[in-house]
Amino acid sequence: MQIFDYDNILLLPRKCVVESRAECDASVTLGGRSFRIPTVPANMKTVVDETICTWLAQNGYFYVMHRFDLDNVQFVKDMHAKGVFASISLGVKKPDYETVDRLVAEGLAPEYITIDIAHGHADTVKNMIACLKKKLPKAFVIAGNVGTPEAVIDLENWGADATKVGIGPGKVCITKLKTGFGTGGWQLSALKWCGRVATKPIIADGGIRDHGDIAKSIRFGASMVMIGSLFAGHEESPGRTVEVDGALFKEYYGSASDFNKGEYKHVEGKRILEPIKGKLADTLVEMEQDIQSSISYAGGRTLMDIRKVNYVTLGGDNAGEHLLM
Ligand SMILES: NC(=O)C1=CN([C@@H]2O[C@H](COP(=O)(O)OP(=O)(O)OC[C@H]3O[C@@H](n4cnc5c(N)ncnc54)[C@H](OP(=O)(O)O)[C@@H]3O)[C@@H](O)[C@H]2O)C=CC1
Ligand SMILES: Nc1nc2c(ncn2[C@@H]2O[C@H](COP(=O)(O)O)[C@@H](O)[C@H]2O)c(=O)[nH]1
Repeated sequence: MQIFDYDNILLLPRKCVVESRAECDASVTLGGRSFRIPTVPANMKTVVDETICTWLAQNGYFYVMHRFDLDNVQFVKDMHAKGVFASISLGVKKPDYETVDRLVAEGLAPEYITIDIAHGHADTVKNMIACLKKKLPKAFVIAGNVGTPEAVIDLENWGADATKVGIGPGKVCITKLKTGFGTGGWQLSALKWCGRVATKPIIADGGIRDHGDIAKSIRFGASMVMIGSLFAGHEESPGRTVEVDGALFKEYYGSASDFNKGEYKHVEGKRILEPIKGKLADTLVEMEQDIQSSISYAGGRTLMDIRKVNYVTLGGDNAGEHLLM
């Protein structure tokens, strides 16, 4: 298997078929809804809050609310009261099963549920998927995180409607250092490997450092791309604002960090400061324009045309051109 990551792949252009990048459609469909772009802010406490989730849903973007220190039932009520879809995260512990029972008892059906644990190739996830499919059958269930084709096949067979791929490539991840495991450093080829067996959408999660990495993720099999650090440092971001030598930063910490957990136990995440980079809405517009440009370089008109391009690997033993046959 060929190993590569975002910074040692470049996609090869094909003849342009549009007169303007505005003709390129960056939208994607997931769970029966169409979203303006194939990116979703990470379900982390320093990345999203209820205000941001509401704004995203009202403006045509996908969102996944985090699952820490909040009442998921109240969140679903709030989102439905505002007339937008509800997209929540769950773990696999007793309180998560109690949340499902409370949702059912109150007649609340979130449109999207993301089962979000560090090691998602697990019987605990199988059991939670079974529970959701029985008790909340209309919910679109995303399950993860995983990093191998075997795991994608299992999650799909267990009933997941989409899988989330990425173990440790995130900017605040220390999984590979603490455990020796993961897709950190080769996330893009792990995605390619998983994409070959997937029959349902894949959400690529972690490791995106530049907007061009979104097109690369789509090329190698993602339908949606989850992003933490690039979204964390905005004026509206929920992380604490910190001033260092007159410059403003937002704190961004891992969900498995002691900052999120409140204790130092099984820590696999750290805290960093992200320079504040303006308004989230402006970044999303720029992202859409960049994806439209990617589609035009791919010689296409729609997002999935990016899947048709060849690519080159830069440097290392595997360097070369890779043609689609
Ligand atoms: N994408 C990534 O690379 C990673 C993401 N995270 C994020 O951090 C958050 C917290 O994750 P997590 O600790 O799983 O959530 P939880 O603390 O809710 O744990 C979920 C369950 O899985 C068990 N568990 C966790 N890790 C493992 C493991 N390696 N092997 C076996 N069982 C395990 C836990 O038990 P117990 O604690 O008793 O072991 C618990 O029962 C999530 O949002 C997750 O997405 C965390 C690490 C990596
Ligand atoms: N190993 C860990 N991974 C984590 C933790 N908290 C979140 N995450 C993952 O990172 C991505 C975001 O990555 P980024 O490169 O875009 O910043 C997020 O969606 C999670 O999957 C953690 O504590 N440890």
